Amino acid sequence: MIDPRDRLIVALDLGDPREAEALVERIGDAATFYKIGYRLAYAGGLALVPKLAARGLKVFLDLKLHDIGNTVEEGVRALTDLGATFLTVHAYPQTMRAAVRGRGEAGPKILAVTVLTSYDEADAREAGYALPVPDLVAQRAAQAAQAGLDGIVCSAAEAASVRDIIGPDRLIVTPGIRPAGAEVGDQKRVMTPGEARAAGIDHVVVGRPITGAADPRDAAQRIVADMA
Ligand SMILES: O=C(O)c1cc(=O)[nH]c(=O)n1[C@@H]1O[C@H](COP(=O)(O)O)[C@@H](O)[C@H]1O
Repeated sequence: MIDPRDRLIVALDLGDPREAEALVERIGDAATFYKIGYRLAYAGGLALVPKLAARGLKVFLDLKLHDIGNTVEEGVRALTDLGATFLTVHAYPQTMRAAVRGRGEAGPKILAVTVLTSYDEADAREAGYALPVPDLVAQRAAQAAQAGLDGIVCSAAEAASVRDIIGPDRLIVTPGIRPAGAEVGDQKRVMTPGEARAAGIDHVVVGRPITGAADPRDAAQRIVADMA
């Protein structure tokens, strides 16, 4: 059985590694899994990956790589020894196949970002996609499974249909999570932690509802409790 705390990934979307470390201290044993995205990574946060890993915490390195195959493959290879548990790439077939080659045997699990949770139908159309968002997510999930990826990032609204596509062993990780009544901000495909859990997700990613809370530890505990 997975420890319910492991289902929560706290997004350390902060501009300074010292601030991020202080937040990890404040949250204490209420969370075990942290995400470093590019705001923090570009500010020196890559060095936090081995540091947090050495403390027994899991790290999701969210760099959302997407480039020509060779660049993605070598980029992923350069990250394999950092100690991250997850690494993201965008769900383009060429990119995903390159990431799997770069990861080799020992690298992090590679997750494919399907359609960003800040996108609704109008945003997808504006970006040139003719497919409805759930169909685009489904297509990309199938391609990710075929490319040998370890998991999918999508909204919890798509989790049940993605599960049917990727089977029980690959992971479903869902941002766009808001506790009931919380400010949604720029997220558009949103669910509560409890709804996401009921839809069959493996992990939720939560940033501002925790990083912006007066008591981040309490906010994390409430989210975990909602998924129990
Ligand atoms: O890959 C991600 O983590 C991601 C994918 C996605 O579709 N939507 C999404 O919000 N994210 C990330 O998840 C986090 C969500 O943060 P909050 O909206 O503050 O909870 C941010 O760090 C985003 O970069």
